[in-house]
Amino acid sequence: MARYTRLTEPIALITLNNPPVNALSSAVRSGIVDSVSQALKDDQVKAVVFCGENRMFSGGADIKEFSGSMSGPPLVRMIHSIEASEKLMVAAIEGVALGGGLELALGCHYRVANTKARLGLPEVTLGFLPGAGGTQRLPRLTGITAALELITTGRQISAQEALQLGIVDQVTEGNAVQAAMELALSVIGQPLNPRRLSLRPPVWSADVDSVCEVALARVKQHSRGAMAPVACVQAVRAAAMLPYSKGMEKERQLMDTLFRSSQARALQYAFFAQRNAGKWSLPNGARWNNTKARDVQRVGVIGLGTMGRGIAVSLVKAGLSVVALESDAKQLESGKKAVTAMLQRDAQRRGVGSPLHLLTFALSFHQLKDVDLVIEAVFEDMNLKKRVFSDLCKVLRAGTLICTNTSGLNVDELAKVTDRQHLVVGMHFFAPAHVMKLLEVVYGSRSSPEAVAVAMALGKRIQKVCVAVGNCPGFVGNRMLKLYMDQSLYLLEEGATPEQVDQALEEFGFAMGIFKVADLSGLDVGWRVRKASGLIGPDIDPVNPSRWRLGQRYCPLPDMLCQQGRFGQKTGRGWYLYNSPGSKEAKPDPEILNFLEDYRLKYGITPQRISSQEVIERCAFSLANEGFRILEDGIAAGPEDIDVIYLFGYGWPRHRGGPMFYASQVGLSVVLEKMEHYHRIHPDVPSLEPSRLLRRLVAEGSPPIQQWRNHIKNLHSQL
Ligand SMILES: CCCCCCCC(=O)CC(=O)SCCNC(=O)CCNC(=O)[C@H](O)C(C)(C)COP(=O)(O)OP(=O)(O)OC[C@H]1O[C@@H](n2cnc3c(N)ncnc32)[C@H](O)[C@@H]1OP(=O)(O)O
Ligand SMILES: NC(=O)C1=CN([C@@H]2O[C@H](COP(=O)(O)OP(=O)(O)OC[C@H]3O[C@@H](n4cnc5c(N)ncnc54)[C@H](O)[C@@H]3O)[C@@H](O)[C@H]2O)C=CC1
Repeated sequence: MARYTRLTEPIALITLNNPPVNALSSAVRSGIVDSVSQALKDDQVKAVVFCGENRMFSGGADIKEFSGSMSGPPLVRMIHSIEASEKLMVAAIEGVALGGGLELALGCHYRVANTKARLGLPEVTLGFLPGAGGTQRLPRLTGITAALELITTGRQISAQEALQLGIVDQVTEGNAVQAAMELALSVIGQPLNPRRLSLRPPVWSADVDSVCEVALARVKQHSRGAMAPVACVQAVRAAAMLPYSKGMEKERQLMDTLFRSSQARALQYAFFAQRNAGKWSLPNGARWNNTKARDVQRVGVIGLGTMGRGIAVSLVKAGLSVVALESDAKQLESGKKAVTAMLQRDAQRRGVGSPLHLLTFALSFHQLKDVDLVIEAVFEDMNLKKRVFSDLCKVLRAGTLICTNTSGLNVDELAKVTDRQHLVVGMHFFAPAHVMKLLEVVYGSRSSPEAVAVAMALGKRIQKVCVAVGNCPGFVGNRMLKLYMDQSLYLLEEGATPEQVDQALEEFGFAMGIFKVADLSGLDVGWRVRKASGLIGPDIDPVNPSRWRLGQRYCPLPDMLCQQGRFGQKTGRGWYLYNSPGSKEAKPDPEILNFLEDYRLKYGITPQRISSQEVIERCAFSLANEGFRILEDGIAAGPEDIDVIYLFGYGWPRHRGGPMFYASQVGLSVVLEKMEHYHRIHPDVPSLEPSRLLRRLVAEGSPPIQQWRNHIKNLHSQL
């Protein structure tokens, strides 16, 4: 796991060998310790160069080991003895040096990096801090301000930036091992004490307190209840105030608190869930590793509205050529202006050439005849989409995929109007499509595994986090969102205010409460959908709208707001009040409070005091309960996929893992008990009834989330 090579020069090479990222597993650490001791014993060896197999230094500690009992040589001690060694130690960094990988390099006396290498301390994203001396050594190299920024954000930096910050001593365009050997030969014999970071005094300066205060305020604002960023500030502050050994004690204390915390478990779960989502599988057994995706070079985008614009930008940025089509010249012009401006701004920001040559704008379907794949993003109207799909079949080549960005319409029904049902899938992007990372790839009953593979590969190429999901109204994300929104509205009916619900959700960690999100997206969007689905029709009394529709409780509050022209931010009024149309700062609106009071009076509802706990339970547990139904229905392959969708598409706080992980942490029996309780109180809300799978998992002893897939398989086999 670490290879020792004695070179002809007085140098030994230690190669970390644990593909794919040379994580510092217990075996690798043992290998390093053995190799270092071999080098120290060999009198001919004057210097040691550390590198990684396959030109990849190290992705850090082996995260998989964190869930078990840790064995093997401790990283902290290992790095300390490397730094304390009487022989020269040099790190040759290629690929990445992250987390423990960078901490190992910081323990070396010199660091050389290839120009393409990336360095960083991303531990904060896993719920803890760089606990192998990173919080004490890095500030001693870069100063407090830069160290605070790097450690609290986990940002990865280029070799060039690392050179400017003093983290590496040399950057080479060539082979870093070669450069490290040359550097070693030039400095062998020079004193090592000045190179040992642990011997440097604390990096105190007069403004330390204010710098740390500013950093603390920033992380508290951004971290939404996450503990690790706050602890990172405290650890870095120790590097400014205390000698190294005392600073290390502080680092260890903070690490002990964080390491086994539920937040760290959630963040590590999210790390693997994100990677597992790419390993899709379909109910028919087709999988990511038994299905080939053919290459896509040219993509058609139909409709350059809110979504089409962002989709076109994402594709072009990834180097794909795009034919963007609109229904008339005016819309085309406005779409063209927007897409061009977005791409130019992005190119300017990144200091790269503008990729506009990859874009063609079109009004005729014939201009799509050579594309490999089409993404349709016209209005959410089944008949219109069907017309577009059948028109497309007249011009597209036989093998071209047709994808729809529908938010929840039936993909099978759309496929039926085409001559290629096997090549139709949903590619459900999230707004704004060039920013949001999530992509739901929706397979219909006739979609071929190849079509899914192509859509997943294309999504990955444009840097989306892709999740394959089955076809049902709203797919996974929006199907669950509906119940979450319903609960929030019922809470308003029962006595809560929008601010109160939003505050509880934001304290839980959501980036934005659900009513603020609704104002941002536009309340008219859902209103149109409800009209189209028959929930609102001419038979509904607009003054005293019924609270009972299609056989269950219905909340007409959002419809009543829309009737008043309150569409959210765009009209300056929605659930909140805004200074002007389009302004973003949401202020509580006394009119809404009066409106809610009148509403409750009109319907004879006695307002209740709603606690934050009830808000969270009804919203979060409803999400999870519907997630269980989605798993029962085979719409998502596993709980991790659902969690990834909520993390990347709906602002679920990452340090809570996702709604399914949250349910597993709270305890499935607690979730079941609460759902039973709320369903007893609200028997007119069928979605509050605990799902079959939840009951079954509780009956089977609430197995850990990693085992749910097996239980679901058993359930399916018995159906
Ligand atoms: C009291 C106890 C004291 C303990 C002290 C601990 C102190 C520490 O300082 C702790 C640490 O180092 S924590 C680890 C910090 N490192 C990271 O967060 C890097 C995580 N990895 C990445 O960013 C990307 O994988 C990377 C950029 C590296 C590569 O990205 P790619 O997109 O090329 O590839 P991925 O698909 O992400 O990954 C490929 C496969 O490798 C697995 N993997 C990645 N990093 C790992 C890691 N650090 N440990 C274990 N497995 C890891 C990844 O899951 C994927 O696996 P497969 O899906 O099975 O192929
Ligand atoms: N807006 C959102 O937040 C999200 C929307 N979606 C879905 O994306 C699709 C598009 O939504 P938006 O972009 O918001 O709508 P939009 O109203 O902003 O844009 C639709 C565009 O399609 C164009 N169009 C209509 N008929 C056309 C035709 N026959 N040929 C070419 N272009 C045509 C329109 O001129 C308009 O520019 C819908 O299916 C929607 O449900 C999906 C995820 C999020």
